[in-house]
Amino acid sequence: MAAQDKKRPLPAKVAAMRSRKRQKLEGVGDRPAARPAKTSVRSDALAWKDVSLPDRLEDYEGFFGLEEVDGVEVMKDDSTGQVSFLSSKPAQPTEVQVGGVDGGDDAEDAGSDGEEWSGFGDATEIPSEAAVVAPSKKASTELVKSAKQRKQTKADEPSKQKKSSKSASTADATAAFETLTEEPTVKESDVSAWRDLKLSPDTLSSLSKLGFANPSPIQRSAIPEILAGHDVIGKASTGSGKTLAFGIPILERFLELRSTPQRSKSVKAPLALLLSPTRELAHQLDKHLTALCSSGLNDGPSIATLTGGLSMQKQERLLKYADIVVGTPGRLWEVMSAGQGTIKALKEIQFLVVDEADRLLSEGHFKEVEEILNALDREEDADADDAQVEEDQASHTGHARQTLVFSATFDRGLQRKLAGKGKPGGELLSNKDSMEYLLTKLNFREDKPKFVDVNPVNQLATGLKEGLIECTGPEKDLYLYALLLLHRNTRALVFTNSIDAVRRITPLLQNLDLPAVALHSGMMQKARLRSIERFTQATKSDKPSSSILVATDVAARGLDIPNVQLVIHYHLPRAADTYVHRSGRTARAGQQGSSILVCGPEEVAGVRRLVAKVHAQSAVAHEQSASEAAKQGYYIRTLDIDRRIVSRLKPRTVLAKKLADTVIAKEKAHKADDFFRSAAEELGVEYDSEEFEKTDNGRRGRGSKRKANEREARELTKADVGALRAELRGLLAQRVNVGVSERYLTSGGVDVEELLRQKEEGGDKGRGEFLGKVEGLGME
Ligand SMILES: Nc1ncnc2c1ncn2[C@@H]1O[C@H](COP(=O)(O)OP(=O)(O)OP(=O)(O)O)[C@@H](O)[C@H]1O
Repeated sequence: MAAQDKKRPLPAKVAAMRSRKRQKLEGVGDRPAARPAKTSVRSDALAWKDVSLPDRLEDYEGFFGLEEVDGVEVMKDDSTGQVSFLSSKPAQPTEVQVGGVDGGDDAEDAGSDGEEWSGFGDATEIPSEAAVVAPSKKASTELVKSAKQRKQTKADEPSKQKKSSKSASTADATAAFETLTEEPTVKESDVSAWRDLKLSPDTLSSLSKLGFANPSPIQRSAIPEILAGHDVIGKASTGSGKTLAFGIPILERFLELRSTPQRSKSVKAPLALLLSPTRELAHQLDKHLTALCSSGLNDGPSIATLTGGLSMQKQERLLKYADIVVGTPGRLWEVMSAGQGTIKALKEIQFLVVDEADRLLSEGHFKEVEEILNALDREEDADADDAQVEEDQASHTGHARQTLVFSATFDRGLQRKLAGKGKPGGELLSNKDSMEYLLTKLNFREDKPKFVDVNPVNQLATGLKEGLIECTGPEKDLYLYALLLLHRNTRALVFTNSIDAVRRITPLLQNLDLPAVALHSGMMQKARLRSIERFTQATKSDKPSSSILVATDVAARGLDIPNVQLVIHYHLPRAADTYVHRSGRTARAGQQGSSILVCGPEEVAGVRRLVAKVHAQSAVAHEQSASEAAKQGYYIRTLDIDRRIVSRLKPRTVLAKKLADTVIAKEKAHKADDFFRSAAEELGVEYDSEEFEKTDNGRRGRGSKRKANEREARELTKADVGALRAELRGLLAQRVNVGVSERYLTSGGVDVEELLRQKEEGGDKGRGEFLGKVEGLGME
C-alpha cells in the first residue's frame, strides 16, 4: 500500500478547526456514539447518479451532463479553504468523472481538452489526513454538477486497489468496448499450435480462455522477433491480430519481471508505452490487453489509458500504478508536460509501441509525437542531483527500450526501404515532415529493425469484396438509403469526409426509421463512447437487426467491432491508405464483408485509379514493376441497384432530408443568434436579428442558394414540421410497388430476399435484373 493510502490522524490544529466547524453546523456538542459514522469521501468516489437528459447530448455544446448525489455533507474549513465530503454511504470506486468540452487529441482533432471539475470554486485540496472525521449531523445535500463547474479536486488520494483502480472515466470508456469481445464465452481452446512460440503457461492459459487456438500469421512472425529483443516494424492486413502481436510479448516480459524481486521498487515505472492516433483505438487497445491479461492471470499488469475528453487528474493517478500506458499523443504530452516525474518514469519503459504508425507519424500528431520522443530520449539535466542520478542508474534495467511499429499500410517507398530494397542515401533527413524522418527519431536500439511483412501481396483482408455504386451527387442520400434497405439486418459503417455530413446524414436516416448513430471528433467523449456501444450492442440479441454507424475517419483506423458486414464510403476516401483502413472495419479476423463506394459519374475514373493503386501497391511491394502492376490493373466492379426501386424511395428520402435540414437550420440559427447577440452586448450595440438577416440576404454570390434553402427550412413552423412528419410516416407505411412484385417495401420491412424468391418462383427474369446480383449486390 502506498504511503498516501494510509489513514493518518488529523493534525491537532486542523482537527480542532474541523470539530469547531462541525459543532457550529450541528449546533450541539458531543454526539451520541450511536449515530452512523460518516467518513470523508473523495468527491469522485461519492455515489453520483446520472440525471437523465434528452438523448442528443452532443448538441449541448460545452455541457457534459448532470449528476446528483444524496446523503452527503459538504464541509469547508474556513481557514484553509479546504472542502471535504462526509458520507455514510459506501464510496464508489469507479465513479464517472469526465471532463467537459471535448478537446481534440485524435488525428482528426485540434486543440486541447476542456475544463474539468475542480471542486466548488475555492482551491479544494482534500488532504489525505482528512480521512477520519467524527460523526456529524445528518444532512442531505444534493449536488448538481455541470461541465462548466467541473474541476477535479487535485490531490485525491491514489486509488487503493490496483486492479480496480481504473478511473470511472476509464471504466466508462472501457465499458463501451466491452461489447467488442461479445462472443459468447468460448470453452477453453487447445493452444498447442502456439507451442513453437515458447510462451509462458500463464499466457497460454489466457489464449486458451480467449479461444484463440492458432496464432495469426503476424503473431507467428512478429512474436519471436520481439521476444528475442529486436525492434520490429510489423505490417499485416487489417483485422489480422496485430494488437496481440505486440501485446503478447509485453505480457511475457511483465510476467518475467513479476517473478524477479528486483522489480518491486518503491517508485514504479511503466513497462510499456503504446501510442494510438485516436481515443477510441486507445480504449480498444486497453480493452484487448485487459482481456488478454485478465483471462488467465491473477495479478496481471495495470493499464492506464490517457486520452482527451476524460478527467486528466484521474488518468494521472492511474499512471502512477501503471505497468502499461496507452495514450493519444495530445493527452499524453499534456500529462508529460505537467511534470510530476512522468517523463522520468516513462524513460524507463522497455517497449515503445507505435500503433497505426503511418497515421500517427505522418500528420496531425506529428508535433506532439516528436515532443514525446524527444522527451523520452533527452539526457538527464547536467545539474540534477548526483545521488538521484546514481540511484536512477542503479535502478535502470540496463538496456534501452525496444521499439515496435505496426500498421496495415506503409508508404510504398518506405516499405521498400524497410525491406532493404531501397536506394541507399541521405535523403531520409531531407523531408522533415515525412514519416521517414520520424522513423529516424524513433531511436531504434538496432541499426536495422526487423521488418515483418506477412502479406506483401495484399493490404486488404482476403474476405473483403469491393464494389462501387454510381449516382449523381444529389442522389447520394437516396442511394445510401436504398443500399441500407437492401442490406437489412446488417451492421453497417457509413464513412463521410466531414463532421457536418455526419450531422446531416444521421438524422436523415433516423427519420427514415433506420437505427443510425453518429461518431465524429466534434462530439463529447462520452457521447462518442455511447455511439460505439449502441452500434455494437444493437445486434447483440439472437434476432438479427440492423445497426448503422455514420462516422468520419475517426472510426477508420483500428476499430475492432465484430460482425461489421458492410462499409459504405458515402464520400470517397481522400487517400489510398484511408480506403484500406475504412474497408478494414469489415472482413476482420477471417470473416467476410463488403466495401461499397458511392460516387458521382465524374468521380468514377478517380475511384478506379485509387482502388487500382491500392491493389497495385501490393503488387509493387511484391517485387513487380509498376507497369506490370498497372497492366494487371484491378478493376473495381460497378454494382447496379434497380432504378425503379430507387425512384420509388425518392419521395420519402426527400421528406426525411427536408426534416433533418430543418432541425439543423434551426439549431444553426439559434447558435448564430446567440453569438451575434452576445457580440453585440460586448460591443454595447443593439442587435436586431431581423434587420441583420435582411442585410445579409441582400448579398448575392457563392452559397446564396444554400442560404436561401436554409432560410426556408428555418422558417418552417412547428405545424409545418408536424405535417411533414405525418406525411413521412404515411409514406414509410405505404406500399412501394417495385414493379416486379406485389410485395411492398416499407422502411422497416423491405424483405428483399422474399421479394427475389417470389420473383424467381414467378418465373420472372430472376435475381440479376432486380439488384444486379443479390447477395452483397453482385459481390458474391
Ligand atoms: N490468434 C487469434 N485467433 C483468433 N482471433 C484473434 C487472434 N488474435 C487476435 N484475434 C482477434 O482478431 C480481431 C482483430 O484483431 P486486431 O484488432 O488486433 O487487428 P489489427 O490487425 O490490429 O487490425 P487493424 O489494422 O484494423 O487495426 C480481434 O477481435 C482479436 O480479438
